[in-house]
Amino acid sequence: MKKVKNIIIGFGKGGKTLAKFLAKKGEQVVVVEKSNQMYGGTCINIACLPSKRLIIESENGMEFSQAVNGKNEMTAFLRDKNYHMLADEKTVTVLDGQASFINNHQVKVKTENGVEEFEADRIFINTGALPIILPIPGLKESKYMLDSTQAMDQTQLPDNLTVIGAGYIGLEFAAMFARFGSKVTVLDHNQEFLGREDDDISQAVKKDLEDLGIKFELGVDIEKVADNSNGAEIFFTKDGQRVQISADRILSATGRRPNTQDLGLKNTDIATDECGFIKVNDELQTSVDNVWAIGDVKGGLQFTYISLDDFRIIKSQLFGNGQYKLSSRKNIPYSVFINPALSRVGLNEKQAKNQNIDYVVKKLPVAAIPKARVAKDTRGLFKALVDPKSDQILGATLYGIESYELINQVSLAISQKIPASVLRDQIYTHPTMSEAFNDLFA
Ligand SMILES: Cc1cc2nc3c(=O)[nH]c(=O)nc-3n(C[C@H](O)[C@H](O)[C@H](O)COP(=O)(O)OP(=O)(O)OC[C@H]3O[C@@H](n4cnc5c(N)ncnc54)[C@H](O)[C@@H]3O)c2cc1C
Ligand SMILES: NC(=O)c1ccc[n+]([C@@H]2O[C@H](COP(=O)([O-])OP(=O)(O)OC[C@H]3O[C@@H](n4cnc5c(N)ncnc54)[C@H](O)[C@@H]3O)[C@@H](O)[C@H]2O)c1
Repeated sequence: MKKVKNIIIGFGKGGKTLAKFLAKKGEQVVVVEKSNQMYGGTCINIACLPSKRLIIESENGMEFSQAVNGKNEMTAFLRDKNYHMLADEKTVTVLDGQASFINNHQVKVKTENGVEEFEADRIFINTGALPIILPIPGLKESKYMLDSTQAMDQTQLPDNLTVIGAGYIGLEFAAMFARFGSKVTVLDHNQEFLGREDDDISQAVKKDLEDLGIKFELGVDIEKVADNSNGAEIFFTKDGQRVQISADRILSATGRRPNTQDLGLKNTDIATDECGFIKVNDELQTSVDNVWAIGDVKGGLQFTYISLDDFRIIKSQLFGNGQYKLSSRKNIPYSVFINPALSRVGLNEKQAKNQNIDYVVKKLPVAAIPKARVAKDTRGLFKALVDPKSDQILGATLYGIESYELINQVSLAISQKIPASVLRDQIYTHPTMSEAFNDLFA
């Protein structure tokens, strides 16, 4: 049994950033990663970056298989860069293997050459999440079913793609495959499309996606999937009617579950919630002393920037003044990378009404923004909620081109308590989408 100062299980965003930070402090770190195709974690290899690369190529009109090849080159480059970022540090060991707990403070790693055992002062669990495949009869068994990783590795573009799930992955992939040329149908059991967004926003998004050729079947109950010789039949009920559709590929995009099944948590006192996510306190400590959980595996919002922010919490606890905690984190922005992108931070009207919060709503159609004319894409709507007494921005929903950049400005304004009038009166370069704030906050 080797004694080490720090073990990080999983090469995810928060974990790798922590490993680099600890290395700079001269601390010994063992980073265990079970796949040599996953150095750098989910985001760079099979999630954010490859999907956004393919989305951009679909918008550029590139042929699908060429786009997949380019994406693979990019991920190989990033994987290598990430590996060396840690492995080249004197005090870091990147160990290829599957880690599991022997007990609360000991971990074994199954490698190609056998099993190595470690006892660590600190253990950080950063093992991420895996796709949920619903227990729909025939779905798991279907040879035409893909998860998001497999969908990005197809050599041939599907002719007919059925997407199960109208969430982040479902919508981003539906739009991407539709642009590459697939005929796309999206099924969701929720009747409401983008139910947490304001109705004017969700309707505008749905219309634009329908204009791309995507068909939505909402409020469906999927009964079964049955393979035939060249595809699958999907059977569902909608409004009491039985419906059957055909697809040559099915993308399953119904959420992600914690990646803990091989972690040996049963050998420890690490508590999990009813969905298996590792329970943590405000400082990201698990129910066992000196064991922390970072990123998707601990539940809550599943974004790369949340995993990175988890690192900041741990840094604050171990090396700072301890003041930065989970509860310090407020108003997390997000972007759905459809085209145009949908981005939001803070409250929307639905939430402000529900919470009885006084607000004025500011609206600007994207068609009123000169840059949108220049870019030949005038679709969308910008909305912001402002507190009429304090002039503080309560939230913004930006549906339009470049909103994934703009939302970070609004997010900064909210977190730094910069009033709406400052964004209204700011000098912006021209022609840009940012100058829309001159009018939006007027
Ligand atoms: C298709 C898709 C698109 C996405 N797009 C975005 C986006 O645009 N923006 C965004 O912010 N988020 C996006 N996300 C979410 C984002 O990818 C995740 O929130 C983020 O990658 C989670 O990182 P993490 O730090 O939790 O760990 P991960 O990066 O998931 O790392 C976990 C690592 O642990 C390894 N591992 C697991 N178990 C073991 C074990 N027992 N032993 C050793 N190693 C192990 C895994 O192989 C993996 O490399 C997307 C997700 C998907 C699926
Ligand atoms: N742009 C981004 O930041 C981005 C992009 C992709 C993924 N992600 C992250 O990845 C996570 C996983 O994405 P996701 O799209 O798989 O999950 P999601 O939770 O966003 O969406 C899941 C969808 O599946 C639907 N669903 C659930 N059960 C169903 C059933 N029985 N029949 C039909 N539909 C059903 C839900 O109604 C929901 O619309 C997200 O939570 C997100 O944090 C982020």
